[in-house]
Amino acid sequence: MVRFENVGLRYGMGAEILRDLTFDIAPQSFQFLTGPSGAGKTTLLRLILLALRPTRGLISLFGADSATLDKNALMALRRKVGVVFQDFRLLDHLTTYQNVALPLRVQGKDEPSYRAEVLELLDWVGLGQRLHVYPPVLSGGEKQRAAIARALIMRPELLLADEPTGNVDPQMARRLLRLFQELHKSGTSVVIATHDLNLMDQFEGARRLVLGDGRLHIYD
Ligand SMILES: Nc1ncnc2c1ncn2[C@@H]1O[C@H](COP(=O)(O)OP(=O)(O)OP(=O)(O)O)[C@@H](O)[C@H]1O
Repeated sequence: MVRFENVGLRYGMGAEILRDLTFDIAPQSFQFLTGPSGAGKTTLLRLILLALRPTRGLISLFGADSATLDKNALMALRRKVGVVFQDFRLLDHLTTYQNVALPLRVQGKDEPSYRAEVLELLDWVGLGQRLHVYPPVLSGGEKQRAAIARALIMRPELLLADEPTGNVDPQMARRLLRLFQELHKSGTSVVIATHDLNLMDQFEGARRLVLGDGRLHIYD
């Protein structure tokens, strides 16, 4: 699903942030991506999404070599990936409900065909009472949950989530982890970048990708 071979990344003329990364993300797998602040977790997620080009090495996404993809092919691949950004990236002029429904609307689907599904998902993430509120009025944790719902609504083949429980209390973090686990059981590969040791301990046996000093250590 994702393959990195000897990937290195530097920003501008700086030192290499990531060095010699070689790993796979298998279909229907679940992994945590962890490491100290500044280790390069967000950078690695951006590389997987092909939002950043590697300075060296090869990356393939769904079997396509990143170096040879044109813009249209890249857009088509990205549609199969759900992303929860650290800064949420909700649209402020759309309500919570409209933000979550947006990927479906963009696909040309009719509101009646997805309304129940969007409402159910928003209920699950605890936003059932916040449907008609605009993002500037939402708390950090509420924005985070809206961003998660938007990433999940398309049932992506691959989910990349950057600190998806960073702004919620432990109880909600457990609930969201259950949601990610259910998504995984239904066939999605999940990558969760997190510092949260408690969260990782709740899913013993999950693969851990640990970044440190520019290198990746994998614990299967
Ligand atoms: N656009 C950029 N230009 C230059 N340097 C950058 C850029 N983005 C990130 N960096 C640097 O790359 C390093 C890795 O950053 P990154 O955000 O990937 O780390 P992280 O592990 O996600 O950190 P955190 O856990 O604090 O979110 C940091 O030293 C950061 O300052």
